[in-house]
Amino acid sequence: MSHEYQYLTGFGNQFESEALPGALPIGQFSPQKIKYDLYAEQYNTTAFTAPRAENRRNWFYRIRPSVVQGDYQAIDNGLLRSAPITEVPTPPTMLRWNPIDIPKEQTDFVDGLVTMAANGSANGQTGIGIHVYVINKTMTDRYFYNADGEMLFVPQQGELLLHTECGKLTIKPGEIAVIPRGIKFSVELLNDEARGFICENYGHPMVLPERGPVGANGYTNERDFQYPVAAFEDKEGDFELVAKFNGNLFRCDIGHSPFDVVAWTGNSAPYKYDLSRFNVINTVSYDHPDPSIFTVLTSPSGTEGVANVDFVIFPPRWMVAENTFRPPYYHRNIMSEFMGLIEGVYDAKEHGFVPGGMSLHNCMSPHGPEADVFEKASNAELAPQRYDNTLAFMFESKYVISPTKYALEGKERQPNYAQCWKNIKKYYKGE
Ligand SMILES: O=C(O)Cc1cc(O)ccc1O
Ligand SMILES: [Fe+2]
Repeated sequence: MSHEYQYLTGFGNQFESEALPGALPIGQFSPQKIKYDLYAEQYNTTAFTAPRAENRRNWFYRIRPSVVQGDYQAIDNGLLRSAPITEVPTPPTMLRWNPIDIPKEQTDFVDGLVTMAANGSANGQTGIGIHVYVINKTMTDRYFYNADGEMLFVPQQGELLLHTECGKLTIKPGEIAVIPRGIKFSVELLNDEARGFICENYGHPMVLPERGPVGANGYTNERDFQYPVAAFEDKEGDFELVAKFNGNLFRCDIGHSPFDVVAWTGNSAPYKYDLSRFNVINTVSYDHPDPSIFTVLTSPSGTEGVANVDFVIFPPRWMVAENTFRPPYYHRNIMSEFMGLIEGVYDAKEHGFVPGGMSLHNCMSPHGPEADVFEKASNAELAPQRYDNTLAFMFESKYVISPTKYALEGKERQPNYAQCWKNIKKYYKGE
């Protein structure tokens, strides 16, 4: 089943959209009365006083303001965790996981969140949470928002329809979406089941990385980011609103659908991006450039050039480097690297890193090509080669990434991961 929705385009634009003619006030945000007897509500994802270039906010024109809801009660967090992870010490061990199975029991998006790792502090608005969603049920009569951070969705299997306060957007493997902090949404399955990765960004909202001398075009192009148009429903019933707040889940009753926004304007709306539109720029001479050339989105940390988190992809591309060891180099890094595979094969790991699988190489922990890849790549004929059937990604962060107890002790962990480097031979024979 494929759905075509209408989208607005342009990363970070000041958009406006109305589902009924004249619902959006013109020339002011908060008139005494609004057409169709709507309520105005401001929603801020930066401080009021953030500089203009940084400032993010929407105005919603809705059937009821968000305050019309019940009291919150704590609910079970399931396998959802938040930073700081204190339940187990964080080892420097190189870690790898098989995909998490989609459950047999009916599991919707909220129940199907499994946290693999986190860093920084949800409360302090630094760092990230890294989750997998494994789901086989559409959220019915249930809505969700995350006060702890924006959520970057990286689908690996199954197409999703995200209903949000700003409208609807679909995402499938090969695409991503970002839902800003606090936006209410629900997840509808367009296939029987779905799996994907989520980077919950507690820090500065994602922006597009600079292009430097590359110029005015290339890498991610602003026009390829797609935002929903206003799409409201006027629905009443016994529903539930679930909030992730300060690391825990809470619920409250809500007697109406929160997707009652008839018009909105602003620059803090959900968006999607098709990763195949990424303009890949790489060497046409020699050596393996650093993977920062593949950054799609970055959350700055406040220190120039150092990310709270970078979202990096390893897309299909041509490899033409001459006199070069072409796979990723052997590596130790101050930044911590969490990777996942969406489809195909990753060039550093031809075995064991499978679609839906994940790995973690923390601050200063060594990693790089498995032994077989080294053998092959250091003897390969260096003709131009198309890397097809591959799409991996990395969440790279300045903060040490702490795996959860579930990640360390659960059945998906590959205890023998380090064996992939065991057969690296000594070739040196002295002078
Ligand atoms: O560790 C990894 O596989 C990610 C990575 C890829 C690459 O091409 C260069 C450096 C790097 O850390
Ligand atoms: Fe690396």
